Amino acid sequence: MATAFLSAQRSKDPRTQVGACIVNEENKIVGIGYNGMPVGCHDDEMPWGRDSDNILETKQLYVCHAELNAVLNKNSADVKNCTIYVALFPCNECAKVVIQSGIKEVVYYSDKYKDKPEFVASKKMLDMAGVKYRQHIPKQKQILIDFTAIDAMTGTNVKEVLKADQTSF
Ligand SMILES: O=c1[nH]c(=O)n([C@H]2C[C@H](O)[C@@H](COP(=O)(O)O)O2)cc1CO
Ligand SMILES: [Zn+2]
Repeated sequence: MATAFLSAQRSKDPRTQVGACIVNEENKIVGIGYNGMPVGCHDDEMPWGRDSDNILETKQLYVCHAELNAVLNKNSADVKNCTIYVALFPCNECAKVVIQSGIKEVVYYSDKYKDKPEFVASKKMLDMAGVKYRQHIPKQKQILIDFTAIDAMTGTNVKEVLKADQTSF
């Protein structure tokens, strides 16, 4: 799930960044995706708003959902019997992609839109197709990525080695 959330950081959606990570039966990652505009449709030239009188000026008609991208980005022949970790419960369109691609389990974090028809329909289809879904409750609320830690660690190790050398002499 943390990998899904990390992938979501790349999304240009100013409101909801969604990431998805697909793993096979051996828990090995076979696909990662986030919500973004189709290839060639430049992020800065496309609308990112959701509320406009003109639907053509909203993101809904254009944005590729994280689940779709994760399936399309797969590095294996297929994603049959895989599990998809996703930040937000899949909408009805993503549920179709999940079902048709043979994914057998959805692990989601947020279900913030659960009362909307897209998500009621999604659950209806997942239930009928026998795709399991469960909410992920993380052990910790946050993970900090500290790029400098690897160098700091090396420094500590070097100091320890030097100290050990001094004591042995
Ligand atoms: O299953 C999903 N996967 C996914 O990638 N998304 C994306 C589409 C939009 O860019 C964003 C939702 O935007 P909003 O919260 O403004 O409705 O999340 C949204 C859903 C559920 O709607
Ligand atoms: Zn979707």
